[in-house]
Parts: sequence; C-alpha cells; structure tokens
Amino acid sequence: MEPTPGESGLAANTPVTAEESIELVSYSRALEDVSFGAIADSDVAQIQWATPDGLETVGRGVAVRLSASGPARFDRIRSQAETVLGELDHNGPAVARPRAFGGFAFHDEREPGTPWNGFASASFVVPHVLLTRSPDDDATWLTVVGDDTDGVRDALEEWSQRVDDYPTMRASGRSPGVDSTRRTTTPDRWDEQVDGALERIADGSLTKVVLAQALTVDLEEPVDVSATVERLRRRYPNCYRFLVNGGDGATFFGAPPERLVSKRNTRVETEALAGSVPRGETPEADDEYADQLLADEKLRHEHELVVDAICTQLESFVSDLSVADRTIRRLANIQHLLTPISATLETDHHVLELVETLHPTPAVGGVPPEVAWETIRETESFDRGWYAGPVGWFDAAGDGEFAVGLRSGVASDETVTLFAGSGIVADSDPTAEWEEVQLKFRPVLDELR
Ligand SMILES: C=C(O[C@@H]1C=C(C(=O)O)C=C[C@H]1O)C(=O)O
Repeated sequence: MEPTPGESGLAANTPVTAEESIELVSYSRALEDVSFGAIADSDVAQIQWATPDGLETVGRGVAVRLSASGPARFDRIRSQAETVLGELDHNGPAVARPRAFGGFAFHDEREPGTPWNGFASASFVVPHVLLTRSPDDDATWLTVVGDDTDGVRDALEEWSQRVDDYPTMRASGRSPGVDSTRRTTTPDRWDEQVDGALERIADGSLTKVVLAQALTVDLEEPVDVSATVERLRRRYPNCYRFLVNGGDGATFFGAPPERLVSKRNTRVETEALAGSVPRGETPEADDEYADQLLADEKLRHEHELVVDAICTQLESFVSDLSVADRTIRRLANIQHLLTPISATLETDHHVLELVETLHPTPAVGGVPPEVAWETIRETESFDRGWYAGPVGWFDAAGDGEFAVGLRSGVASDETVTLFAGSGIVADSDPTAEWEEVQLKFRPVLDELR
C-alpha cells in the first residue's frame, strides 16, 4: 500500500521533533468494522498495541517522534511530551485521542547496534493515522494527527475512504519457517553463569537476579511481523500484543503476560508476575504444577521479592496500596504466580514517573537492584535492547499503560532474535532454569516455525 501524500511528508521526510514548538491537531471519525492488520504496512513506521482487556490500536506514519537516552531518559521524554502534546487540539471522543506509543531499553546507557538498529534508549511516536477499538464502546475510530488543520481534515477524508475498501478480516498469513537457530549461550556457559550468580547470592551481596539468553532465528523467508502479532492473539489472548518499528528496518514485537503499570487519573494498577512452572499434559498434571507453584518455598520467595519491591517503590506516590491474594496466571505454555497490586495516587503524576520508579522490577532485574544490574551487565554477552523494558503508551494527560517487553523478539527481514530469562535465587538449579528459558522462547518461536 502506498503511503498517502500527507503521510509520507510526515513519516519519511519531516516528522516533527519535540524541540520544535508545534500545535498538534487531531480529528476522529467512527468507522464500520475493519481489519486492523490491513492498514499495517512494513514500508511505513508502524505501531500495534492490544491489551488483555480489549483495547486495540494500530498506527502508521509519524506525526511526532520523541527520543532520549541516558539516565534522565524518562524525564526527557516527559518534558518533550509536554511541549508537543500540551497544546493538542483533539476533535473526537476520548477513546480515539492521540497517544504516544513506544518504550525504553532495559538499560539506560548502551551502544545501539545489531539487532537493535534504530532503537534509541527511549523512543515514542504519535502516529499520523491511528485506528482504535475499545471494549468501552462498539465503534472503531479512525484518527488523523498533524500540525495543519486542513491537511489533517483532508487526510481523514481520504483515509476514511481507503479504509472503507479494506476487508473486515485479513488472512493472518503463514509462518515464515525456521531455517536455523543460533544461541548466545551454550548449556555449559549457562551453568557457569548461574553458578556465578549463585556465588554472589551465597556471599550475601545479591538476593535475586534475572539472567537472560538470546536466540537468533534465521528464517526461510522474510517475516510479516504484523501478521505474526495477529496470530499470537489466538494462543495468547490473555497477554498484551505489541509491535514497534525502530525506524532502521528492525521491529520489536511480542506477547508479554506482564503489566508494568497502568494509570488512569489517580488510579494505578500493577502486578507482580514471577515464579513459573510448565503447563501439564493432562488437567491433573496441570493442577499438580499449579499446586507446586503455590506451595514451593523457593518460588514463593522469588515472587515475594517482586511484591515487596513494587510496594516499596510505590509507597511514596500513593495512599491506599492494595495487594490482592496471590493467584496463578495460566498461559498456553506456562503458568506464573501473580499478585495484582492497585493503588490511588496522592497527587496526580505522569505514568512515566511510575514507569521510571518501577522499572526494572525484580521480575526482570533483581535484588538489590544495583548489584543485579551489574551482574546482568557482567554476565550476559548480548545487548538486551528493549527486551524486558517498558513498552506501551501515554497520552496528553499523562495517563497510560505499559507492559514488560517479554516473550518478544526483534525482527529484520529474514532474522528474528528472541530473548527470554529466568529468576535466579538461592537454590536455583541451572538445568531447571535453562528449561524455563526455553519455554519462554516458545510463544514467538512457535509462530515462526
Ligand atoms: C524474564 C522473563 O519472565 C519473567 C520472569 C519470570 C520468572 O522468573 O518466573 C516470570 C515471569 C516474568 O516476570 C521472560 O519471559 O523472559
């Protein structure tokens, strides 16, 4: 599909950057049902975002791009957002409002390189064209965003007509097929890495660290990432699904089960998700695993560290912190211990402040955080890039929702690099942790085969 004139003007040549002071305007229109996949186009910057509770968005083109690096990256994105979204004039319902989609690398400081070409330490786009479907109303909304009212209204007209011609269902495409795979970490190396972490745990300097592996998959043909994300919905309906273009031919995508945080007005929802067992072959075996998940001391310890860290981090922001009963999140291939946590903000804060304070929780980092970060940097032989970083959206009011970028991979052309990790605590067994990591590669890997 060809980019529209307005779109290529903004997307390819001159996306507005946050240094410029601009007045963004947006117009929305309700549409008949339409296939979201149909507007995705690998030649144009695109984002996709879907939540377990039913919000679905897809965007293409770039009205505004925000990016930052270094330890102040959260603040920098927030102040850029204030400049460009502060003056936003939105003509449409709240559900269809422009949102900035993107995320953060796991580490503050890093050298961008393959496979993370184009992925800054923090980067967001407000898409030029956005489709939104929400469980709160039945409509599908088309929104166009830009800095020139006449251009935006013309583009809305043109896109309404184009989208009218799209199918309501798109074939979800077929898997590209796997030609070969390469690991960053051999089983022997993994044993050494886990033993190294266990030594630090034994000497008292570390309590928990999450170590990860990467798996590079060479495909038989180029991957259609958007269709792959669409297919992930079938097996992982209770997970987030996302896709973010880095801008240099690389696309980060996945189906994470874990919410980092969502914030709407003063209401905050987060969760601890850590501690894993496989799914059983039979309902009985499945329940046995689940019972083990709830009863096993080591898994509970691993999980409680996450609950405690989240509560401590949120305490200074919120009044009534509420920690629900521990339960289980069952996915198609794995089950996790889950503790939902909610709270009310004492005064309003931007969702990015909450993201900054929570990232990384010990579900993907460790305890104490600084020693865990150092252990990860010293141990892992690859760049995590955006794996295990916050991915999601925020709006002009500072509301938003972020998942943790897990069960994910970064694709470019005929290669996808997958990432997965597991929490190491005292008593961790390297072989069991290895198996757990392989299980966490499966959601994306199975869609490529
Ligand atoms: C680190 C990952 O998953 C995280 C670690 C878990 C664990 O150690 O049990 C469980 C869920 C996630 O919080 C991953 O998927 O790569």
